[in-house]
Amino acid sequence: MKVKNFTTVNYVQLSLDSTIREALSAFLHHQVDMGCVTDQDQLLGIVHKYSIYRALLNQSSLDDGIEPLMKTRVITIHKDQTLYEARDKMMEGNVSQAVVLDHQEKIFGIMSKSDLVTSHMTALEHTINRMTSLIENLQESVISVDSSLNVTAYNQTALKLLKIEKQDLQPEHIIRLFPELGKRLSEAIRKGTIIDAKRMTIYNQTVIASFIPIRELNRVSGAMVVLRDVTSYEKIADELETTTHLKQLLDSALELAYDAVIITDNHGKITRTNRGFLNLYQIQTKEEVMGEPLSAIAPEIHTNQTLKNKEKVEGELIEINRKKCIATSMPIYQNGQKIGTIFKIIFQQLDTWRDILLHMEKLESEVSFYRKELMRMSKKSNPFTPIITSNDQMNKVKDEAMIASKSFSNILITGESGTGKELFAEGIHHHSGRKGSFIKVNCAAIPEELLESEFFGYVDGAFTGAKKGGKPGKFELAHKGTLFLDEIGDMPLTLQTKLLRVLQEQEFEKIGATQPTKVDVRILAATNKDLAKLVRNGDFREDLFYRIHVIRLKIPPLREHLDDIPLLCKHFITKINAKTNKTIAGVSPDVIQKFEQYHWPGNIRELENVLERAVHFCPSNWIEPHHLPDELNLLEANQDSHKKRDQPDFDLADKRKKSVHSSEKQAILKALKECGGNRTRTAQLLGVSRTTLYKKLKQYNIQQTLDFTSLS
Ligand SMILES: Nc1ncnc2c1ncn2[C@@H]1O[C@H](COP(=O)(O)OP(=O)(O)OP(=O)(O)O)[C@@H](O)[C@H]1O
Repeated sequence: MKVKNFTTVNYVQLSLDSTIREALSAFLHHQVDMGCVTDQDQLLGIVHKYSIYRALLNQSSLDDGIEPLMKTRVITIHKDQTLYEARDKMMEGNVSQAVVLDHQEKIFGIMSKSDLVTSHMTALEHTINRMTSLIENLQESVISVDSSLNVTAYNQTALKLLKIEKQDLQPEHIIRLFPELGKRLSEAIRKGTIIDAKRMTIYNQTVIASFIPIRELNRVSGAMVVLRDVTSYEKIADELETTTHLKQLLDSALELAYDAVIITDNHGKITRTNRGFLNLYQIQTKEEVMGEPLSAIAPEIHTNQTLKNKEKVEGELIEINRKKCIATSMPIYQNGQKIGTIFKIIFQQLDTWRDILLHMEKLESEVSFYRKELMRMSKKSNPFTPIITSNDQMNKVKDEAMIASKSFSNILITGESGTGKELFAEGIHHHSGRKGSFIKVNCAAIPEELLESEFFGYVDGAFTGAKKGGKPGKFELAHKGTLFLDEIGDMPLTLQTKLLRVLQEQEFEKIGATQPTKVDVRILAATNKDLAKLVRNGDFREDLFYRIHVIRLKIPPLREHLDDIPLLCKHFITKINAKTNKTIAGVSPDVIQKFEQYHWPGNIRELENVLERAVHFCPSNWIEPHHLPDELNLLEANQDSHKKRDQPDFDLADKRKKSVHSSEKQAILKALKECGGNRTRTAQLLGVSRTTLYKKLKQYNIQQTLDFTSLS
């Protein structure tokens, strides 16, 4: 505040010629106590009313000049000086008025003590206004009281916080409603020192209260309290604490996880990970990967696709550092917005799981061994147990076989090669309760010439070279038991006639015998050929067909009960393990998948062979696709195979033919050896004419000059 704002510009101007009268009348007129004597606007001095009073008392006349009364040592102040400077100067000069000059040292006006007071009052008022608006606009609540706790100032925030009205600002009211406030304010007044900030609760709001004494003229005249509402800060602090806690919890959880866990933002950059991940990638510290794109650190994890996914992606099989891993990813959402992705890579458990599975498999195979032993020992074994299946169709055939086994009827079992016809036949025999043996004859493997002697046997001396004491035929061996005629479709017509006779008459004649032999034999026949068609073509006797076709069991090919594959694999691996002393745990899911895609022309026998071969080639615990033969691995092969599915198996027929021929040749060579190379006796032994024998010798390229005695 400047002097010029409070200067009285309406001052009395006198000259050296002015009289006392003129001066007094000007004073009266302007109601001032003094006048400035000037000469050409320059201040010469001042004349004060008291100097005039003193002169008049000393007999001066009103018409005397004022010059002798003029005071030339005048206290002047500059119009741009502050009020404080003016005050100091006037106090220093001990004057109640000072002349205010402008820049040209001309008189601007007079500053009196009353001007000073007015100016200070105005300044004070300004200050009070500023203070009031400051307090009013403070976010804190402020209440000031005098020494009797009467409220002297407050702001609206305080009324709001304390939930009171202006009229409630009474000392009793404050003490009653807020005793803590009253107590502390009194304390601040009594001690005259600031009381340490206190945390208080006012209507569920947490406040920090500061109590400050108010001093006036070196004595404490009251106190004020400043209340800062920190509820929201406390909430934030609580949240921060919870967040920190959660962060620590998450970190510990991540570290505890046995798997590798990585959290990325929406750009695929790593924001969090754990030791499992660092171990998997042989990285030393987390700092090396934080903020880096996951795709750069772990290219095996399919981040690109996964980051776009809005759903959980489960169980993707990947390989990291030659370790098989299962990758799972899940998007992270916050308020409906995707904010990142969490990846979990299971790698350590896989080994553990495998070990556990292996252990379980071992235990299972032990259990199955003991179970079998128990069944065998208690003679309660179900003869159909070896037929492993969980397939409805197969179980139906099993049930039919079980029922059929108790009847006396002959049974024809049909089905492709390797489907388990013999297994069924054995089951039927054992379940039938027949006391005699189960005798199997493969009609396709015995040369036509030998069939008769094989079936009916011969008596001592039946023909030259015949075994001493004769030889029992299969019929005789199967007496009171079961004769299983495998590949009956390949039985020559001549023998079919003889067989029919036996079936009709229950008796037959051994070669060279004069008496018939009575037998009680149950016939089970099997074929993979269409017998009805053979009948139509005249290759199979119709009457025999009906004799053996009393009950028919049709066994489905493996490709029609692929659901049995896992069970069969388990069964065969246990069997092969026991046979080979290996500890293969099982086959991998990939292998099962391949098995389920293959068409299995050789049926269950082929599956068993494939597994046996795989077990040999498998150095680890699990059979993987690369342990399988090429045909199961090549897609093309599979496709081809699918194409072939409905076509007749020419290959197999060819193989079978070759096998028949080879057996026939072996039988002829054996007979030739037994007869010392004698063709006639050999023909007799084989039950064929000499012509047929020669034809066969030619067909199989058997040297006539060969030394048959040296044949083994
Ligand atoms: N359901 C099955 N459960 C367990 N093993 C089976 C099953 N079916 C077949 N096998 C096995 O498969 C192999 C072939 O079976 P089997 O000899 O009974 O077939 P097949 O139909 O008589 O064959 P083929 O017509 O060539 O004589 C055998 O080792 C047998 O034990």
